[in-house]
Amino acid sequence: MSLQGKFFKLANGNTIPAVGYGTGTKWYKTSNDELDNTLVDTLVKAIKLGFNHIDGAEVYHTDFEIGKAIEKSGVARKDIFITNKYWPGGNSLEKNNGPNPYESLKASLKRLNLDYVDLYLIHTPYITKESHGFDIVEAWKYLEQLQDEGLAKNIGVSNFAVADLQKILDSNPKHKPVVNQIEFSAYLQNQTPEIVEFSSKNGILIEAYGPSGPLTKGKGGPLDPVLEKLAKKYNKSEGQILLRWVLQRGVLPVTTSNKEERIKSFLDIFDFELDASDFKEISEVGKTHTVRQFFTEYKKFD
Ligand SMILES: NC(=O)C1=CN([C@@H]2O[C@H](COP(=O)(O)OP(=O)(O)OC[C@H]3O[C@@H](n4cnc5c(N)ncnc54)[C@H](OP(=O)(O)O)[C@@H]3O)[C@@H](O)[C@H]2O)C=CC1
Ligand SMILES: O=C1Nc2ccccc2C1=O
Repeated sequence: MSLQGKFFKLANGNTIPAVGYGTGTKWYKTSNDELDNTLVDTLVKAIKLGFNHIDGAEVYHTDFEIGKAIEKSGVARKDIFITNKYWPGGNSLEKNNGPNPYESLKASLKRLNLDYVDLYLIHTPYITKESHGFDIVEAWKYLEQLQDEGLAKNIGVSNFAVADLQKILDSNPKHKPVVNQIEFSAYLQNQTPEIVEFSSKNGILIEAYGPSGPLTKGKGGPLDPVLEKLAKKYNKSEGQILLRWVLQRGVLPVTTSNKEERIKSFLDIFDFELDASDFKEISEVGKTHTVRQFFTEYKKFD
């Protein structure tokens, strides 16, 4: 099933296709030197199957592949939603004395062979004046400039906690973040305390990476029998049940696969609805168990 017509509305009035295809995790590379032709071919296939939302990042080194795939797919630029992210560093502040977000996106756009991205995110909140030469609020101003110049249609953040978001919101920004991309699954319903509720209250759409966590790292947990039961009941796969649960939480799932059947199945989650008691069972059973795959330490730099 095509995702055409399946969108979330952002607080600024723009729309975003309701499921993203990720080029991190299993596709992640450490340099831009070699083209991953398998990724290009898989992306072309995914786009032709109906995926119209691709998640990239500077640190994935997949810009060339995404650009090539868009070109090869023959799909018009306006019909595909491309995300990219500025990489400040991971849980450590040792790294990155590199370009600022404005220069970083310009370099990514060259590699992507695009004039603009649809969404540009600050990948992590690990930014300080001492380590980067600019703080989180100043970093955000670079993103605002990118939006004002039309190089990013929408801007947002990733892996931000409440305190990180609050710094931007308190600065009386010209443009507020419209997305916070975080790890979110039935086994991780708040990456950091209160983040989902706070983001929603402030008009910030949560994007879920790692949405299939209960079937990957979390396999063997208390949701196993629940997912097996619901997959039978709705005649869907366990993975589709989990993605559907994410959607019904008002959260946008970003997933990935190198398998055509699985890619098709990701697009086939719009013709059914989990009923209230099944939705609640996943939420409640999921809450009894925590599985976190990324950024397992959260450091504060206040
Ligand atoms: N902002 C950030 O800091 C981060 C962003 N991301 C983004 O999110 C994207 C998706 O994240 P990811 O964690 O991969 O998403 P998912 O949790 O959806 O995991 C996808 C993986 O799960 C496997 N899988 C799916 N269903 C099953 C199943 N039933 N049984 C066994 N394995 C299964 C797939 O394997 P197979 O390929 O074999 O089908 C695939 O490799 C990334 O590519 C990246 O773009 C990710 C991490 C951090
Ligand atoms: O896809 C990703 N895989 C990662 C591993 C560590 C930190 C960030 C990420 C991603 O964004």
